[in-house]
Amino acid sequence: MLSVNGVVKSYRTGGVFSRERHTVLHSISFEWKPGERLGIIGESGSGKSTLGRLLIGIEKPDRGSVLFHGQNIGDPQVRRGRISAVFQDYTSSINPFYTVEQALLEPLKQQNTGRRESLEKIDLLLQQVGLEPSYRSKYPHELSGGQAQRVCIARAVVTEPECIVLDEAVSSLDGSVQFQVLELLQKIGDLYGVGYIFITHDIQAAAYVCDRVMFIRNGHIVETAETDQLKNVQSPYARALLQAVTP
Ligand SMILES: Nc1ncnc2c1ncn2[C@@H]1O[C@H](COP(=O)(O)OP(=O)(O)OP(=O)(O)O)[C@@H](O)[C@H]1O
Repeated sequence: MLSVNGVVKSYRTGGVFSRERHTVLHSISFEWKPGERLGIIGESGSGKSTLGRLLIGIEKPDRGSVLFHGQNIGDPQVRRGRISAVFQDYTSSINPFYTVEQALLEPLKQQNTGRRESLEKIDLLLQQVGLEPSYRSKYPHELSGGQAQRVCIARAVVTEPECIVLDEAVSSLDGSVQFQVLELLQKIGDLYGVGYIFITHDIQAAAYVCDRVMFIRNGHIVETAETDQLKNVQSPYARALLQAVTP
């Protein structure tokens, strides 16, 4: 269980000595339950990525808390191996000096998994994400966008976390590759029982992957709906986003 309780986040505006702050998230509260695939949808600048960084504990809220099974997600011990992330920019997400195998071994080393077990896991995982065994020795610059994002997904799942936070994970990919990666997420979710928090501006991608979606606007949650009830959303914002993609 991940619980977000009255989270407020602001950033300084103006120069280093400025006292002015811009509030990006206003008292955000919600819960994510294990196994759930929750979408967070919003337009550019709505605060989605900021929320994503708070959810994986790499930024701290000004007020409120993000708790993973009751413990502060900001503590690396609490999140290690249990929550992971996939970002939009797959090229800079993988260390350019690491082969695919090294990139996948790294999180396993942090968990003190033995080398033989790790290599067996990597073999299976590469197969599951649709990459030939020969990809083990490839460097990021030798991969296409779709292949690199498959490696990022494999790396996010290798420690068998409870939750993967995906921030615009398919947005930089071409149409058909986007769809393949969305299908892969479905498959990996089913195989590993891992839950997702899928952050995106793309309501169709969210509806494809998620059971429930939350609409965020100007740092406020405006509505939450089960995916199969999306056509019944009430708020003008959610309706407008939905109408933009339905004929
Ligand atoms: N580190 C930061 N310092 C200052 N301002 C920031 C920082 N991160 C985000 N912001 C500001 O917070 C607001 C929300 O940004 P955020 O990236 O969270 O939105 P978003 O919904 O993910 O948008 P996009 O999809 O365009 O990335 C923006 O006005 C942005 O300029």
